[in-house]
Amino acid sequence: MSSHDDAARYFHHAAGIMGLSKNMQALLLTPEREMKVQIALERDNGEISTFIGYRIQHNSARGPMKGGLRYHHEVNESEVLSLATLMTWKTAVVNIPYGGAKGGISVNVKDLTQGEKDRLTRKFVDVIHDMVGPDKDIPAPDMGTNAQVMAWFMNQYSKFHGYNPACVTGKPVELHGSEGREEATGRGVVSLTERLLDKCKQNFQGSTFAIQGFGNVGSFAARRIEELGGKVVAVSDVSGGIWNPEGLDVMKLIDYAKDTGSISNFPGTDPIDNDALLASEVDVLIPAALGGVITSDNASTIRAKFIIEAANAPVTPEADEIFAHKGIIVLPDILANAGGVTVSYFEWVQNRQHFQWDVTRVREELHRILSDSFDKVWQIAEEKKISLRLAAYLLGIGRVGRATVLGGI
Ligand SMILES: NC(=O)C1=CN([C@@H]2O[C@H](COP(=O)(O)OP(=O)(O)OC[C@H]3O[C@@H](n4cnc5c(N)ncnc54)[C@H](O)[C@@H]3O)[C@@H](O)[C@H]2O)C=CC1
Ligand SMILES: O=C(O)CCC(=O)C(=O)O
Repeated sequence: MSSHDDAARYFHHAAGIMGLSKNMQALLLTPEREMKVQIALERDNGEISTFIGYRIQHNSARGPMKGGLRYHHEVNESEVLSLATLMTWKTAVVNIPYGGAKGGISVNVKDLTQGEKDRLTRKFVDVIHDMVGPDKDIPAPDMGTNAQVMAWFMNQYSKFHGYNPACVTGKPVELHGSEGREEATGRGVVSLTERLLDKCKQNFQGSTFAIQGFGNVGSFAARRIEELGGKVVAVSDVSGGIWNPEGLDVMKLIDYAKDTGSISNFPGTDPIDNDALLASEVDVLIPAALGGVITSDNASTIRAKFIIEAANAPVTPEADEIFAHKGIIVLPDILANAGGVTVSYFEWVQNRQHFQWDVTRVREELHRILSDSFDKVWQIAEEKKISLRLAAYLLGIGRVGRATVLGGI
């Protein structure tokens, strides 16, 4: 099964419950535009390397399309399409005025110098700039990209269209980025986890957590868990994992990872591999790296009571069914990690109003939107006796469907 088949399976299941006609299902699932472009890059040593870039614009019924830009060697058309589709439902679940898109370049960022990354980003903008922009499609950071990449994106876009910070979000705060965007996805993940645990009568304080991925999302989630009294006992990154049943000192680990480039060999911990991390005996498992890491092959090894999808699509539909039977609760990506795009929306609003919010306002508005969205999804799940994932899809697809019918085609 491809990534896109997986995303489509969740959609069809929800659309079936909603009684959507086959024609409406086809209209909502078919992407509006797919771009696949060649990016030729002159390397620092004078050689030419050729990369493939994608921007897939899935749906604009509710507003300009929105979604991250991923630099990773496994980026491919099916993955980008599935991620673009998820963005459409995600922006609808949190009810922000956007559609969904996603982009990426198939490249191993570790092989690029800073200068090469800058030029690669600009060459990508050169070929897609007419199809994106503040009222069309607004990129943001995802795996392998960050605020610096967004700054290059904005600078290059502005060369064609005039100075326009709202063309991209997740920029550095010094260059029209929003306070609180960098932490937003991880913080949002934890705020939703708190709410879920509360509903399920599980104390957050003292609960144990394992986190796969210690980049933007994983590290900010870990930091917030520690602040709120949870115990992070295992984390991993691409180089492997570490474990300490007494709990990790997250702030020290963040400094260590910054200094050494990885979490490996953090003093006072035992090494574990990524399979062992996923199978840790913890209350809450947070996959915060790649998609498709929990499948029917390893689902039976999972011992956590709750799985929080901080990453996009970490659990395959087959594994999802296994968890439903075992009573393991999954908080789905289109809600769990929506804090990032929500603060991206705040950034876009601030850029358009030329007015900067302080971090307190950002955090309060984020908390309000995520709490309301959680409550709506929870209520649908209770009423219809379905999983939180299906409930979130019902909410998201319903909003996109209504906008489509009202706006016409
Ligand atoms: N950055 C954002 O605001 C948002 C990100 N997400 C999703 O969260 C996930 C992580 O994104 P970021 O933290 O931004 O990426 P990042 O590039 O900052 O960090 C990725 C982390 O995953 C680790 N990793 C990579 N391959 C791995 C593997 N095979 N096993 C274990 N760890 C591995 C890396 O070492 C790194 O620690 C992605 O699925 C992304 O789509 C979702 C919503 C918003
Ligand atoms: O912040 C954004 O606009 C998009 C974030 C993103 O790519 C995601 O939620 O998967």
